[in-house]
Amino acid sequence: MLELQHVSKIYRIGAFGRKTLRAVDDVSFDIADGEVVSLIGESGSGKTTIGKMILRLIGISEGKILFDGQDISLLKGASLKEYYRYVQGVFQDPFSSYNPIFKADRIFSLVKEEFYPSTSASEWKEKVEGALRAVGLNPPDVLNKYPHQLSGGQLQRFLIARALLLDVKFLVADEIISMLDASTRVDVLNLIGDLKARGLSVLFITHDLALGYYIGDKAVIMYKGRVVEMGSTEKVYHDTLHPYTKMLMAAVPRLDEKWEEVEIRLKEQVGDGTLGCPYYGRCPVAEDRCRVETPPLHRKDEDHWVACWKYYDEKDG
Ligand SMILES: Nc1ncnc2c1ncn2[C@@H]1O[C@H](COP(=O)(O)OP(=O)(O)OP(=O)(O)O)[C@@H](O)[C@H]1O
Repeated sequence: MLELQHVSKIYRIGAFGRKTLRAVDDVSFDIADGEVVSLIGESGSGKTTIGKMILRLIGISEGKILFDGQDISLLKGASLKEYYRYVQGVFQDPFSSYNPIFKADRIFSLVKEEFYPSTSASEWKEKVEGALRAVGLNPPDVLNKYPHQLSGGQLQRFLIARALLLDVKFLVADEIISMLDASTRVDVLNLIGDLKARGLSVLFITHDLALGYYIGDKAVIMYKGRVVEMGSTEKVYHDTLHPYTKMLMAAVPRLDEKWEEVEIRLKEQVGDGTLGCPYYGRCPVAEDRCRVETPPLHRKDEDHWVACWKYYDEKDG
């Protein structure tokens, strides 16, 4: 359904834009129909930038993103509008997607105006109510309210309901549950599971390894703009190869460990890592080669890829 081919995003930074930053660097992966892919990495690893490129909110510097085989950067006018019917995003802060002076359900009337102008008011009302029920909301409780009268979880579900009205096939869900409280988080997470059961594909962006496991069929682990490990969730989590993924696994809070102990371990590993392997400065098993040569992402097993010299065999090519 959606495929990233050697995608990079290069920003000009610093005074007069003289320096460049490869926020996303040569990233390739694909998401099949009805598949949930968790895109995992710490802050600044390039996850949101990938989501924004898929949603055409920012341009792609290098490489291509294909949706059903079509290069999305070539879409214009009617074909771009058609793309947005199928590909939608939901973001971390649900409040920022609403204009506080309008009622929250205005997001549905905008969809009607734009995509379904000829649908009758009564038929549209039924569609909206159906979509709200599909995301676990009771229409009379939530319609005709201003954003501040609804909770973060309800607003988040509104956005997902809006996506359902658009016949969405692919959803970019960027940290959608990090601002929700624990019980609402589980509900919204399970909702993603329901969407998958309806055949939707989801790119689930998170910095939380446990959430990525809970929801994902596949996991893509990013570090400083590059994919360091990816594959089926089972392989990445149970047969972890990359030292960065291993460190993330070890850093998942455990009930028998105090936060201070974890923090010390993380700080000791912080380094530069601008040359060669992006993880060189923090890697406990780095070799000389890692300092100067960037390891390619190579296939280690069915459904399992890693970018680490430690696992590289010349025959992997
Ligand atoms: N418009 C921009 N101009 C320059 N640099 C940018 C811009 N947008 C993002 N960046 C940089 O690109 C890198 C990747 O940012 P991105 O937001 O994609 O990371 P992230 O993994 O989503 O992090 P977070 O979880 O904190 O949102 C960061 O170093 C960020 O500072």
